[in-house]
Amino acid sequence: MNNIIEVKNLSKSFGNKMALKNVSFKVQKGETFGFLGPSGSGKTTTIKMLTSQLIQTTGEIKVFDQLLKKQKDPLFMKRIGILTDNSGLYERLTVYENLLLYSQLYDVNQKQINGVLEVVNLQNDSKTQVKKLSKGMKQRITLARAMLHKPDLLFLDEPTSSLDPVNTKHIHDGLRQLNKQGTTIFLTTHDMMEAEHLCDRVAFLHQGEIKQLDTPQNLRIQYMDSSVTLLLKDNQSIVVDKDEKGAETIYQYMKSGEVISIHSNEPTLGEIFVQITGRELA
Ligand SMILES: Nc1ncnc2c1ncn2[C@@H]1O[C@H](COP(=O)(O)OP(=O)(O)OP(=O)(O)O)[C@@H](O)[C@H]1O
Repeated sequence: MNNIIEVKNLSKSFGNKMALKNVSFKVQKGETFGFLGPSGSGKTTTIKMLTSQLIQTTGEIKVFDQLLKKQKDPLFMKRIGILTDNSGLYERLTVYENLLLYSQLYDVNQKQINGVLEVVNLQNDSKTQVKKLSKGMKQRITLARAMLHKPDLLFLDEPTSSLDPVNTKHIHDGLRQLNKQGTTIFLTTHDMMEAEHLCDRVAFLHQGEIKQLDTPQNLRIQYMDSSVTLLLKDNQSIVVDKDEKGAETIYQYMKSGEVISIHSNEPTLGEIFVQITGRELA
């Protein structure tokens, strides 16, 4: 089984509103797959359908090579981890007690708890009641919980949206580590840097439709412009085309020893998204 997820012609309507329009894609075993789009583009709706929380209007979803059942299948639920807004944490219990409950439910050795708390940088807060924590800290506990049973497939809906840069880094490191250990990750985000850091392939979602799907590197090459930028010793930077005339210009500057650096003008994923859809991601 090379594909962990296979989605064919998936659509979802809420009354007259088409939240997702005829979307098809595959997620390969072992990859981190990014589903990128602005607010309202259909990311959460997709995750909910892929995790049996919402039934599609039309189309087919296969996860672990099997058509998704309408009722939640306990065996399926054990193989996946989900992180969404809806945290479902017990506010009166401590951080540790919350994870302990979950570890019992999922038959996980409780020795794993301290490890995941370290990954999300909450090792010093394990005895604190959840109700006393900030939104970002609660988000980190939910992530620790989703990682605890080392799922085969982890769904993350905007996993770092309320986190500062230090904690975002902790989460990114943790996700990379989990991915290396074999967990396939399906991640939604509108943070292009996050996608660049984590994802093997990304799908650009806009108004419920996939507009592009490829590796970040292939997308950058596809949308790269036909010029390079030279930084010169007098701090001047000049842009030249990648043609014969440009080559002559570069040669002359190189010959006179004025060039500090030359770099290709690759667009960021955010710039590519704007090019394709005409709108910003945030
Ligand atoms: N239960 C619902 N009833 C009616 N419309 C809904 C429902 N859930 C989602 N929608 C609509 O479907 C569209 C896609 O919503 P969705 O939550 O999937 O977007 P999103 O990309 O996850 O956005 P965000 O980044 O803000 O979470 C939106 O127009 C939303 O208003």
